[in-house]
Amino acid sequence: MKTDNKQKYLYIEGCNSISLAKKYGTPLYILSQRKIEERCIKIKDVFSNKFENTSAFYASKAFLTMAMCKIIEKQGLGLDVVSGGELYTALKAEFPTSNILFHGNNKSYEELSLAIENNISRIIVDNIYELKLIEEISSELHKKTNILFRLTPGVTSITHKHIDTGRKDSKFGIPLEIDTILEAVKVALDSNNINLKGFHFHLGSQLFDNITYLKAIDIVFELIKFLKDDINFTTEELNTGGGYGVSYQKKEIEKPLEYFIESIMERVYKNCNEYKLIIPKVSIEPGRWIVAHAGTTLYTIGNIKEISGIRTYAAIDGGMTDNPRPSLYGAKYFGEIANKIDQEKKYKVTISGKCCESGDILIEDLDVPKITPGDILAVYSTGAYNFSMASNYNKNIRPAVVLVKDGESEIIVERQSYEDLLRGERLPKEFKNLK
Ligand SMILES: Cc1ncc(COP(=O)(O)O)c(C=O)c1O
Ligand SMILES: N[C@@H](CCCC[NH3+])C(=O)O
Repeated sequence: MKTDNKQKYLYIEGCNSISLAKKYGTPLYILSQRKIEERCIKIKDVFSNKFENTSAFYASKAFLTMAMCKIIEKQGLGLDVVSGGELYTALKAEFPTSNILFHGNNKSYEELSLAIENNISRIIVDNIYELKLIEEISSELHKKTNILFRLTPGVTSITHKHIDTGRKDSKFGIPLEIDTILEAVKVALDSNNINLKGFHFHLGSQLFDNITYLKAIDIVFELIKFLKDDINFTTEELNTGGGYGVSYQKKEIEKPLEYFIESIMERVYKNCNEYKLIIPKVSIEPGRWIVAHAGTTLYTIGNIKEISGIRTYAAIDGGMTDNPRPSLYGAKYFGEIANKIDQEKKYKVTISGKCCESGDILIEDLDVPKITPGDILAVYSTGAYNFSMASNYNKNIRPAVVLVKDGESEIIVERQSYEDLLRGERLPKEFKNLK
């Protein structure tokens, strides 16, 4: 971010944020293409181009549009999708299906059929029920489907409880119990329509410590070794999930990507060496780390309410509908007044959303200059899990998404209209003729 000559306005990728707010309206999601590309390049430098037989996927649940598919494809990363809708978006964007992974803990028959018909690269199988569906569909379609099993390694990470997924008590994955896994592996190996390539784990999201990754790798390698010795099964692939944390506030310190990657790769090599196993192809699938910092959301400040001796609320024209993370996970964001970037921050305000919920608070105690209604608030690092988790609660419309690059801006998702809100609604017969 830089400011203009007068140091008055916030600029994002050479675009004046106030002009963007005027042109496209607020709330407005702004996405920097350059920042996404930089992160992809870093992944290639640190991981996929550095280590042999590796591949990186973008976890599209963090932010997915057809434009994003194109950006990711151009960078040569694969895509991880988690629903029929995400897969459909990727297919519509003509993302190469040979580079798509399909996740999910309860994929439907229709979703699996769409994936198998389109020859997507790997299905990450969450449970034996799903395995049987895949077998049935693959056999009907005369396909041989490549799969990995998602394992729950039983390690607990330091993060919000709702996004800690590797612990034993998790709705995701096959528990690391040898009988259950052996059964799953045998069903897969006995099938003519399934090709079991290996295993996957994902420990959680917004992680800042590599310890759980290392523990999980050791645990999974015990299994890999057991399967080699017991049934001579060779694990060709190991997907270690995503989860690398980002700092939402200036004072937090983000761990460099190398911190995770180097230790993950070292630990894989160490296990292979000790157990005399061939080194499997290692994959990663970060979402947040790629796109969070590429996003900024602009809001217009409306009512300012001072409660003497308690606090001042500044209400914005969005809130938990475009960014549910503070109310869901207590996430903390940082923001600035985009039209007063040069002014001294002498005041504290609490940024409140416009939803009918007391919990709809975006930022508590933000330092700001003197603010007035009409000021534009920029909230940073909103690229991940904001647009993708947006809702129409209170029949608020979803903001537009604008892509910025080299001083140019372009709409990639239109702002919803009130008409969009009613799309699909029908009046029952009884009321059809009412005016
Ligand atoms: C299976 C899987 N892979 C990858 C991710 C991406 O996580 P993150 O955005 O934290 O990198 C998630 C979400 O937590 C996930 O569930
Ligand atoms: N939605 C979560 C991340 C979930 C990741 C998917 N397992 C967040 O905003 O932090």
